[in-house]
Amino acid sequence: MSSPGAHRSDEPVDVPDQLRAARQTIDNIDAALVHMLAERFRCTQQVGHLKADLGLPPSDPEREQRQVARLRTLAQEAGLDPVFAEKFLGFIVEEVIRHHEDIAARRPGTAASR
Ligand SMILES: C=C(O[C@@H]1C=C(C(=O)O)C=C[C@H]1O)C(=O)O
Repeated sequence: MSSPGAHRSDEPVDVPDQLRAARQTIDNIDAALVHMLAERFRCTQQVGHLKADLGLPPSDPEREQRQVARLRTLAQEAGLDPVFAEKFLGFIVEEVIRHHEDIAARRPGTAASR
């Protein structure tokens, strides 16, 4: 009998073991990324409501600059291309800001909510 989960993947049966194992790891990492992103967006939604309550703008470019500097350093230390790390963060933050703009626009009294 195979170990639990050994053939859980949807890979064809003729895939070499080493490739199958690597792809299993990739699938696990992708699942973790999705879960982490979902948690990050759950948190940024809260920030969006908080900022709308406080009358703060959807984006905070100074905060973003600090995040980019920090992530670039972390990426370098981890052996990840810092340019890619910056692009990846920028892609996520752009979506977050869009959510924050939507939240602010739906507040009572704003043109979009009427
Ligand atoms: C989450 C915030 O709102 C925006 C989104 C950010 C992010 O996704 O990390 C960072 C700065 C802001 O432009 C925030 O102000 O903290």
